[in-house]
Amino acid sequence: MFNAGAAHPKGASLFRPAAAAAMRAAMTEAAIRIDSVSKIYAGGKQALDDVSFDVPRGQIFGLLGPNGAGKSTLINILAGLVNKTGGHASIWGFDIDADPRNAKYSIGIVPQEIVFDPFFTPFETLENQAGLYGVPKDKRISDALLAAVHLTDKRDAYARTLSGGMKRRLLVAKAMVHSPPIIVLDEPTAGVDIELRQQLWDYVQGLNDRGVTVVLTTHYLEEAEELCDRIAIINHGRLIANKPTRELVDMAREKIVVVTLDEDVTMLPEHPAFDKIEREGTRGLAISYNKDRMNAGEVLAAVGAMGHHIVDVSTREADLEDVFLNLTRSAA
Ligand SMILES: Nc1ncnc2c1ncn2[C@@H]1O[C@H](COP(=O)(O)OP(=O)(O)OP(=O)(O)O)[C@@H](O)[C@H]1O
Repeated sequence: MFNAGAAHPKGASLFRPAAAAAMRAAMTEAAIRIDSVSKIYAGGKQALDDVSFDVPRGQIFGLLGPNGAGKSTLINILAGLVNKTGGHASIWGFDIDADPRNAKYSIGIVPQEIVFDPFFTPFETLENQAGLYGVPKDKRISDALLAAVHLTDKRDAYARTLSGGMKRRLLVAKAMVHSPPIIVLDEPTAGVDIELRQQLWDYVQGLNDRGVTVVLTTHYLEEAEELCDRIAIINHGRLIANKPTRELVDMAREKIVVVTLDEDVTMLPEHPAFDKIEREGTRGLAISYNKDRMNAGEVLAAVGAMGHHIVDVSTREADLEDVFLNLTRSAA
């Protein structure tokens, strides 16, 4: 089993000797630094507008945003596939313009689309990729990577015979052939069934446990909430949030209390302090309130004071989805 945390120093042989001092200096820096990055495409479309944030080392970092927000543009800039039109970016301390080679060796990118030559086997695919990165034959870890993504038994099968899930796992392995300290997964679970998604997340979590910094973009906010230490949100090319996940979720001011009454709800009760009140089934009321203005006890007291008898109570926390919608709507 490869150990990405330990593997990178070994992989340091891939780095030019002149970069050794820079590498030591880099050890204290962010895994990725995005500094006032802008991108205006040839046709005039501004995809990124003065975006700045750091991805701390050792974290799982979520990059979220609605379709067209600019996430892929940012990842493609880091991958060296798109040229930024303003600002600076560095990967593991290496400036992507001044030191593109070392920047590139410090990151593995798993693209959104599955692209393979169907006539290569998984083993050959990994060997070819390692060759592209100039990893010497005796330093290659193709078999260990195949084992890590549970594809050992498909080692010599043609890539075209793999299932969609297997192909995705092979893409993750492919991004790791040069043992980078950072891996970026662009929508890795889009269109992937729930069971496989869970397997992929377990694998990502395992990589991170072994020291790899992970950046992922996803549309599954629930998973971002569960997996990510920190989340940045981009909307219309601008950074609108960048916080530890817990703090971001806590930004949701709205809470919901669901009460069950001892009789059918015939009329929805009104109260000036409630934000919203909705029927749930025949006897239930879902009451939304702002947690800065009142607490659940006061909500229950208000319902009781209106002459209703409560027989059951539950509360619902707002989640990342609520915060995300609030932020992206208000910035629209
Ligand atoms: N090559 C290009 N030329 C012109 N405009 C582009 C190009 N690529 C992307 N854009 C535009 O830039 C904006 C940001 O696109 P980008 O693909 O970065 O968003 P995204 O957040 O990754 O979206 P998605 O989640 O749909 O992949 C969009 O308005 C898109 O249409």
